[in-house]
Amino acid sequence: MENGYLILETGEIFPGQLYGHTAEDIIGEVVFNTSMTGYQEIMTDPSYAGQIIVFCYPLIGNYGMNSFDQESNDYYAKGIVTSEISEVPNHYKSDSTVAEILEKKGLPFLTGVDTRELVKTIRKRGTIKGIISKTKNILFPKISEPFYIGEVSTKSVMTYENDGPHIVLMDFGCKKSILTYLLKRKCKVSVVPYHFSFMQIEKMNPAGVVLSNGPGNPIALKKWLPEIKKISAAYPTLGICLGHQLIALAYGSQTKKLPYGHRGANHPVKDLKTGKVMITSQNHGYVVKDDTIDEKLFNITYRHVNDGTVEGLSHVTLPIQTVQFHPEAHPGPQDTEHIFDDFIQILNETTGVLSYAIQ
Ligand SMILES: NC(=O)CC[C@H](N)C(=O)O
Repeated sequence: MENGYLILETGEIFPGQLYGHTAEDIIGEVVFNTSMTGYQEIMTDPSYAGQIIVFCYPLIGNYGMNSFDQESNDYYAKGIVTSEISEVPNHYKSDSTVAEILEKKGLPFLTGVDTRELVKTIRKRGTIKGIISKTKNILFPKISEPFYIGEVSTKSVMTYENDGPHIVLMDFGCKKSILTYLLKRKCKVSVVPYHFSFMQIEKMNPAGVVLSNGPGNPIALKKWLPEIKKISAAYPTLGICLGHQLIALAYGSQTKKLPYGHRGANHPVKDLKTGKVMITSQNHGYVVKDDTIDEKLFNITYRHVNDGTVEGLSHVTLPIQTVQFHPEAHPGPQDTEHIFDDFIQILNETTGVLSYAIQ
């Protein structure tokens, strides 16, 4: 442990104690998550690739780490910032401390930080870049955003046999719980690389397609959008988070960056059909721009109660459903788990390849 700093692009400096891999300065987009629990799922969610995660809840690590709650096999965030990390976790499933895991994985973490002030600063400034460093006197380098989806997506097809309908799960950085929820519902699931084409998917003869969550700006996948449109026009499709944004972009809508994102486990979302409000798990920095949605193509199905942003879409004629929130939760409430059941019901009602709706 040594003294370290989080230096924001806008000049604010937050001191703390630095652990883990501290040989080099690390730079990333500084984002905050408001969940009180679920730190292991958050740290292993590939959608955080390249980001520095600030935990708002002041004590992280009190129930340790285990082998069950991983959302992927690795840690793709650039660094972790907390107020306090527990060194003496207590839980029957715990097999190590947060510090042991992060040190083993070479992930720097800064603790003892005034995270309350830091979050207030991010809310005021908007999402900004930061550097975790041993020194305060550093210059911000100009860096371009790497293509993280290429790093986090599977490199080969992985098939999980089962008795139910065959789903192709397009992996843009998929959380394990999406796969688990489909398997739990007896689906046979083939996880495929993010760049799989319509022709490659057609050969697999799926009953439906799920587009997963994933890191970065959805527009980074611009050149794949025509394929995504073709795939979603041919099979019942469910888009989750990045998957939702990609479907919207593929059909001509635009996305924009939120001031400081939605990351937490208590985001209220309203089902516009029933008027019912559900509490959802969220982790996104971008949203689909309201005024760019063609109402002849899509109905808005859900809206965020706090800021009114678009949280779900349903195609007017095709069996395409998308949600900006995470129905697989992990961490967070399971109010919206029915999204998977609804999708499977659509699969069972739709047989064969749909006739193309592409003009
Ligand atoms: N969890 C996700 O899929 C995030 C989507 C996208 N990277 C965003 O930040 O908006």
